[in-house]
Amino acid sequence: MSTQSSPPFLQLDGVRRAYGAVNAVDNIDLQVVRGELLTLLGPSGCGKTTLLRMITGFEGLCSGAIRLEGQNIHHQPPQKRPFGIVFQNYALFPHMTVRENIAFGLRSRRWSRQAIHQRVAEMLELADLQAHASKYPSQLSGGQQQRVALVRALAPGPRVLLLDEPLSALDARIRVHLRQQIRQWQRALGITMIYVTHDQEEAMELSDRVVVMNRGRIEQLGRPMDIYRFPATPFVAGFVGQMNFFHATVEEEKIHWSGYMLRADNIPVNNREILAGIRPSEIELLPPEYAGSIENRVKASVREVCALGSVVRLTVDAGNSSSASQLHVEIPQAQARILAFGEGQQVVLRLPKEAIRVYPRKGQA
Ligand SMILES: Nc1ncnc2c1ncn2[C@@H]1O[C@H](COP(=O)(O)OP(=O)(O)OP(=O)(O)O)[C@@H](O)[C@H]1O
Repeated sequence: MSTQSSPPFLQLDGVRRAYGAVNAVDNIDLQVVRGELLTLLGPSGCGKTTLLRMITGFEGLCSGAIRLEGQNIHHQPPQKRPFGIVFQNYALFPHMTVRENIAFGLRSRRWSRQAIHQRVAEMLELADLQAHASKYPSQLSGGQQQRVALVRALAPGPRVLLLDEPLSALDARIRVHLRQQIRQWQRALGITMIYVTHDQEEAMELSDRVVVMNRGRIEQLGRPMDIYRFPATPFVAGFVGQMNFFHATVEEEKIHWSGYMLRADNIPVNNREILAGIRPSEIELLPPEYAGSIENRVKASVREVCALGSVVRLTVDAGNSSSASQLHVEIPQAQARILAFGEGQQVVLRLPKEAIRVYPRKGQA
């Protein structure tokens, strides 16, 4: 991937698309860096497919501009844009073999016989499909068909590969395997990819950068770990990973919540009413016998224990027992086994100050 100082490769300036009263894509500015894998992530209806279709040319712009290396391309029809596209439903030609499917786009671009032969062989090898080259799509599994669709789109060497939920029709195990392969191919070929998904785990694993969208707008753009650790808004915090939210007030630069006074970074002094958040995995469980004084120590009692696989989620009542003071805490399976939690058990928690996120309460700046 190029560095941040690279000139804009693909640039979207104030692009907007409305359907009647619905602003599907609402004045979005975005710069895609050459060689990166950028994911558009968001809930159903947030506008990610519309945005992708505007880039491909299948959807027109109400206003704004799309530029590839400084050249306006938003007036060009889709077939003139140097992009490859992969959809959720493999869209292979059923009457053509795997080899013919991959060669199709090269023939229509008038590549020579020899060049086609060589490129198809490379693509078959890349996707480990040599043994299936003479089969028809109906003779392949879903995962194999999608691998064909991916290398068919890669074969002509598009400047950008656009992928719209390419794995959502596949079962979970194949999805995980194939997304790792997509990442490997993207790195090996150095190709720029824009990837649409509503699956936050997929976005976190695949991407150089993630664009979190909501209601046609960008809520946050950043590297996966930064988005996870420093979600810019409560929407992002709740959509990317789990978050405990609690309403609180700020007094003397401390968060007052459920009888506790907590320290946190970046407390807004002029905002008495806040929404605070902390991820379940960031809350520390101190040894039960722990009695020392420590910052942001909270006593709680266990209400529910739920094994989620590699982690165990505790629902605890902190402070008084109203639901407003309930927290989820996630701890590794091994720690949970040693401590052998039961309902009603008293625990001591630490809410690390650097892990507490603070947002203005709705309606306040
Ligand atoms: N052709 C259309 N006519 C009218 N409204 C549309 C059209 N296409 C999209 N919309 C609306 O625009 C908004 C954004 O839709 P879009 O398909 O881009 O969202 P999405 O984030 O890709 O959702 P999903 O993950 O469900 O596909 C939605 O409110 C949708 O109903």
